[in-house]
Amino acid sequence: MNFLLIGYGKMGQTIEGILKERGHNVVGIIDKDNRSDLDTINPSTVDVAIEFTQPSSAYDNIKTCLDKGIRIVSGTTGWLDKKDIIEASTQDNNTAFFYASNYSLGVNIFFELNKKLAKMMSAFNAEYKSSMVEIHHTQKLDAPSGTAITLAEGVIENFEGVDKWTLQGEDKAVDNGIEIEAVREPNVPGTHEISYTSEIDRIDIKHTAFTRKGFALGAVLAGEWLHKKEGIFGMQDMLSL
Ligand SMILES: NC(=O)C1=CN([C@@H]2O[C@H](COP(=O)(O)OP(=O)(O)OC[C@H]3O[C@@H](n4cnc5c(N)ncnc54)[C@H](OP(=O)(O)O)[C@@H]3O)[C@@H](O)[C@H]2O)C=CC1
Ligand SMILES: O=C(O)C1=N[C@H](C(=O)O)C[C@H](O)C1
Repeated sequence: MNFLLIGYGKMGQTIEGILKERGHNVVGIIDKDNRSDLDTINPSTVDVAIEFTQPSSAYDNIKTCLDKGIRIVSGTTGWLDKKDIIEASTQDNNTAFFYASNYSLGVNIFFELNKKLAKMMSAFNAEYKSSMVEIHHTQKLDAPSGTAITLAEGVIENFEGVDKWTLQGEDKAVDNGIEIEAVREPNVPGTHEISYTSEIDRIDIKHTAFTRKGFALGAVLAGEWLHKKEGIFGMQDMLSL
């Protein structure tokens, strides 16, 4: 297949390696310094674009692809306030958009485990308080991570009595909220831990990424899966978990 890479940082470069290992063609690489090339690209040369850039540029990159009818997989976090417009644009242009806050298989299994544990803990919500810690590398631009927000949504949907998340250091902790602590340390690909704490004990579940390869492989698999499809998709559509 012919892939267009948008964003050639840590993720873009890891994805390029996996695309080549799997026998795909990289027909173009768009980064900050040649971004204008995306406006003039011939859509017939691209089967699927994969976009990992930054919160301030994702919307514009995705919208440009969709308006050209290019199917696109995006993993950029921190821009989802505009996701509704992107979904409408996908439909208006009869094309395809795939989004996940985290493309790794392990994290997607962890998302399901998180929802199950939250449901189980609901019966004990008077005793246990939920909280979360996410740890990422120091170059990360957004906090909390997109994965942490998805995990918090899983708690909110399933743990009775919690209906919002708050970010430690920015928001005031509240009884009806799950507090997220965002820690930044050198070279950490991504760690997420959810805890339920009572006066006498604590239950923790934790996912630790050792490398970015899991995220990159998941994005490539999503791109292969998206080929010739139309519509709005996420990991639940691709994986049977
Ligand atoms: N969903 C998932 O599974 C995962 C999501 N992510 C997310 O993906 C995003 C990228 O992560 P990562 O690769 O580590 O970040 P990097 O900062 O390493 O790479 C981002 C790249 O995008 C480039 N860029 C900036 N602006 C534009 C633009 N307007 N058009 C095209 N390219 C641009 C940057 O160029 P320059 O350096 O010149 O600014 C840089 O090369 C982040 O939002 C991160 O949270 C990361 C891992 C997994
Ligand atoms: O910026 C990163 O590196 C990562 N971002 C994603 C997020 O915000 O959840 C996924 C992963 O944790 C790595």
